[in-house]
Amino acid sequence: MASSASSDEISKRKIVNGPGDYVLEDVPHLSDYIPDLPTYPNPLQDHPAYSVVKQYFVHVDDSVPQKVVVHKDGPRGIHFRRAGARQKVYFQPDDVHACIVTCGGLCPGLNTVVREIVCGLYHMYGVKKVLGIDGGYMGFYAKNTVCLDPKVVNVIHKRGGTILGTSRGGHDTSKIVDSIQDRGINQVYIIGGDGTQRGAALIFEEIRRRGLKVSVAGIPKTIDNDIPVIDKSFGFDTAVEEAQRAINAAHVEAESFENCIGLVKVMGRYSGFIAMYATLASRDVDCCLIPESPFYLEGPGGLFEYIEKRLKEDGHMVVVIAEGAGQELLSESMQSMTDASGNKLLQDVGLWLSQRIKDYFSKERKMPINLKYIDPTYMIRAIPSNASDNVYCTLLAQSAVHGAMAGYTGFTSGLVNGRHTYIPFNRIIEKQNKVVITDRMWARLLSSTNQPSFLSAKDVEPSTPL
Ligand SMILES: Nc1ncnc2c1ncn2[C@@H]1O[C@H](COP(=O)(O)OP(=O)(O)OP(=O)(O)O)[C@@H](O)[C@H]1O
Ligand SMILES: O=P(O)(O)OC[C@H]1O[C@](O)(CO)[C@@H](O)[C@@H]1O
Ligand SMILES: [Mg+2]
Repeated sequence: MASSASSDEISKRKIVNGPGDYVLEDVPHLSDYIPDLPTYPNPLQDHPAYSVVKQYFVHVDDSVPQKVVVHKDGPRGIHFRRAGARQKVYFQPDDVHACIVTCGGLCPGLNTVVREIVCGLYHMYGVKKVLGIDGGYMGFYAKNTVCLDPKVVNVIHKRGGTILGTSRGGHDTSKIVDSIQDRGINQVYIIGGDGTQRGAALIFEEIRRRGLKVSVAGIPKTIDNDIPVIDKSFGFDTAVEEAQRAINAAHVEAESFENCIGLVKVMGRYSGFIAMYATLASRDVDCCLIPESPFYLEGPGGLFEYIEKRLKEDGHMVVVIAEGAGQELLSESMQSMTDASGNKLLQDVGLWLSQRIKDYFSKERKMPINLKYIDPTYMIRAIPSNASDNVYCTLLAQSAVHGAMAGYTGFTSGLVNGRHTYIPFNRIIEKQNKVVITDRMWARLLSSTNQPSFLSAKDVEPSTPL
């Protein structure tokens, strides 16, 4: 395969073209900017568990296609480097000084990833120096660190949250890289969402500019599933499962009272995946509202009309709303306020909607209703990960360790079409993953709830009073 990347673009995009319009969006490697780096045989070749595996080491030319559905005569398209152990490593175990940091909001599975990075480094590669950075990015320069070993992390996967602590804001690239350099750290594992991966890309750039032999590996964390390219983020399944409990409760309440609406608010700042999947899984939901699909309340085709119809037909209904839905309908007082990381601060759309529904039915329709509002937002993300997420976290962590040991850097470890890959930071941070309301999945949801599609009021026939 001939590389078409020019050297000054190496940190931005490392594109390799091949026959049949094959494109590899490759990740940076320490040898891109440090010449004559020595390599060592991978210690896993003598490991009793792995040495018996046929073809345990990933071939250097293995890659994973971004799209698995292709037209017969179409191009082979974009590929990512396949994750996994390499025959040669660029670090000797005794020379490795790794650190792990967790940033952004909580997500089920954070502790599992931390555990498996530590155990992977120890048990697979014999690395003994692993540091936990306390409290997110700012912990690099403003807080203490903690020494991590398999004993310290042994049972942490059974706990929610992150034993390292986390934070928003406080990303100061040069202070962070100074701290990495001063401490002699040469592998940095950064677990976090889209904002965190943006910060990780800056750290990588600065490390490369300084010519340091330091691998920077990202592990994507987002309960909202808003990171692009990857199949789904760890903890997402756990979150959807937990959301079911709230939806079940809302349904039980709604069924038990006359004209009762169970309203559940779930997380999802810009992306409504939790709401959509929880709705699809539950089958008890009559209406799902997400940030990507604008809705309106009054008039034909509006939410109030639909609620009245459901109550008249069934005597109850369940509504699931993602926290970022309908924000444009709420007052503009907080529209420009942001958190420490620059994320838009949201108003409580669940409380607002509850009040609007109550007012409408009591004042305008003179129709007595019951409304039970359930807000399980933090309960959904503060729990430990379920069994399948635990396995997923383990593989993500091990992939990151293999990648860093093999000298790759500036990458995020991610699942693409069911295979583990190394994805360059630029692909992870260039946009957010969102529910596409013209895709099949949203159509499935609409057909399962029978809710209106909430095309804008002006697209609907001129209004006639209810
Ligand atoms: N554009 C950016 N450049 C550098 N650092 C950033 C950037 N955006 C966010 N960060 C840093 O990344 C960390 C986490 O960011 P943020 O609070 O947005 O959470 P996140 O990683 O997106 O996770 P989530 O949104 O899923 O909770 C913060 O310390 C923040 O300062
Ligand atoms: O209250 P915090 O910690 O800022 O977290 C809330 C945000 O975190 C997220 O779960 C993303 O991690 C968003 O859905 C939500 O808006
Ligand atoms: Mg984010």
